[in-house]
Amino acid sequence: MPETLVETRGLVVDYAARRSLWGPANDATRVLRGVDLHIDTGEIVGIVGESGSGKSTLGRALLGLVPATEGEVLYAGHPLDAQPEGALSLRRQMQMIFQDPMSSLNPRHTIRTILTRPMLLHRVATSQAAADATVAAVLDRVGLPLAVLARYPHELSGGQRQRVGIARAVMLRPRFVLADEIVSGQDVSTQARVLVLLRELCAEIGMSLAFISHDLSVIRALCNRVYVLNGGVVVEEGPCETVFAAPQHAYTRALIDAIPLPVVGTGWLAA
Ligand SMILES: Nc1ncnc2c1ncn2[C@@H]1O[C@H](COP(=O)(O)OP(=O)(O)OP(=O)(O)O)[C@@H](O)[C@H]1O
Repeated sequence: MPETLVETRGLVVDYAARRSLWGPANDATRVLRGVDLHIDTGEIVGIVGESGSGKSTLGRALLGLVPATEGEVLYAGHPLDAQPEGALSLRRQMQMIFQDPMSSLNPRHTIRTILTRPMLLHRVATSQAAADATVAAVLDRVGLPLAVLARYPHELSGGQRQRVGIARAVMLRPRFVLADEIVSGQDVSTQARVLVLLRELCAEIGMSLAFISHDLSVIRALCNRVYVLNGGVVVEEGPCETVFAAPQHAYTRALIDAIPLPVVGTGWLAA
């Protein structure tokens, strides 16, 4: 029986409610309207929907970066703000990967400092030498040369920075990672390499991944299960094979019909 790692129950997010003394103005200001979602240990779950459907809000709420107006977010069976192991441990266990993490990589620090500091802070490594050794192994794993360690973020390409971001997330041995639109705008072969890397890392570390994308073909290539979000409501959920073979909701069918071309290498449109 798979163990649920991250879960939302009746999650409502209303940004207006945080600013107004009078609470939610009306239903129209609710960005998420009662979302029930669960992600099991080791599972790769896609969250798909058109622009403005609430995907990023849901992702940020899963990490506790956006407060629930109603409902709750549970991690390992406990509310996010009441974790038995404490907030610092939660920050290590829940990581985020960015499309181009330029804004999240400190421009004044070398890649070596950027990668080793969090390991020392979170005591994943107990000495600089141990942190350096792990960094070398993980850089190799994500396909970056050791030479990047002496460079600053602006001295890398966008693709290299993304791999640094992936390395930074996985070297903390997280249990849950959120990736929000990380392959959008990349060419198909770069996309495929990043998706293969993520899938392998999930299996190696046993981490769960929430993968947000507006692109159903990418979700299909990577994820075990998918949630389809429309107007802040989950209109369809299920294993990818089922949802893609027999979509139940008209909105899902419209998204599938809008897929322009098959993703090379996944073979899913070949039949
Ligand atoms: N911090 C915020 N304050 C107020 N409204 C917000 C905030 N963040 C997002 N919104 C609004 O919430 C709605 C959903 O936005 P969100 O970014 O979650 O959607 P999305 O599906 O991720 O869209 P996209 O694919 O374009 O990134 C939008 O109408 C957006 O304007």
